[in-house]
Amino acid sequence: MIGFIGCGNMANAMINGMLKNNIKSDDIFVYDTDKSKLEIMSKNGINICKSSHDVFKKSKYIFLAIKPNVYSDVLNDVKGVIEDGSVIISMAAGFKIDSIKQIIGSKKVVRIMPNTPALVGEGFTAVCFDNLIDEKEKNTVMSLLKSFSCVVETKENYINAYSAISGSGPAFAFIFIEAMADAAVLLGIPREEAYKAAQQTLLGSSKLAMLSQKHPGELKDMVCSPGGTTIEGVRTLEEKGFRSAVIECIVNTYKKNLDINSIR
Ligand SMILES: NC(=O)C1=CN([C@@H]2O[C@H](COP(=O)(O)OP(=O)(O)OC[C@H]3O[C@@H](n4cnc5c(N)ncnc54)[C@H](O)[C@@H]3O)[C@@H](O)[C@H]2O)C=CC1
Ligand SMILES: O=C(O)[C@@H]1CCC=N1
Repeated sequence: MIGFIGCGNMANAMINGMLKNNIKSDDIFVYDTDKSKLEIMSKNGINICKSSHDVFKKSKYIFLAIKPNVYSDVLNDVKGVIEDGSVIISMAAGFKIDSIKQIIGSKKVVRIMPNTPALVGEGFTAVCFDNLIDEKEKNTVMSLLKSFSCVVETKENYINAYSAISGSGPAFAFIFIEAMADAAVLLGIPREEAYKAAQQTLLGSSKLAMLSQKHPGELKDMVCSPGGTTIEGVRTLEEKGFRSAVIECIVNTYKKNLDINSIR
């Protein structure tokens, strides 16, 4: 049985993926303090629980899909009902497995860093397992995560970097899409057409990079004719510090994860 504490963006994304991959709504138990979120879940046939305690009692795999600022309160509240066999799956930015265990004791904890494209089955999730998790539990968690994302098992040390790159990354990609569309509108293209062009261009470029397995620089060179138009745009991006802006953005996002770690 699978449980969710919190039914917001990430829980919705994950549950949608699971339902599309043959996990039965009857096997999912959820709780949220916001009743309107529970009503939406109920309409999809998901079991609604009266409390977090109820979710823990009914499920083996429990996703903590709540914001980091309520993690400590929720963990303190449920620590008495967590069984030794329960597997707690945490996704909060900047919250270490050790910090969780300091509250709930020696229980099985998995740390994941998912992202919102999971909503359309195209998520990316970095995962690390603590050493109390056995092989069968690990396989079950991996297959749950694979129902909504591409999954990479990693060291916990890297989770903060993944948080910056793939966790926060969609926000940065959406700004790029918005900026490209704004430019298109400035050039007279209707707004709807502008978004379509920008979105498909990013989607197609990602797919080409993945499927061709060519270096991104080589793919960029394939678009730039000598003395042509694209190389003029590339020159402008370099002049405006585009690469450096992206690198600084990811590094500062990573540093913020470390800051949040240090205050917990
Ligand atoms: N949104 C994103 O792109 C990503 C989010 N995360 C992490 O996922 C977690 C969830 O984020 P979102 O789904 O975006 O948040 P959200 O705000 O959409 O959902 C959180 C839900 O928790 C509920 N809630 C608040 N207090 C509660 C309590 N005491 N008991 C039960 N439910 C409670 C809220 O009503 C809300 O429905 C966070 O820890 C975040 O850091 C990780 C990677 C990406
Ligand atoms: O900003 C946040 O708290 C989360 C972590 C990764 C993406 N969003």
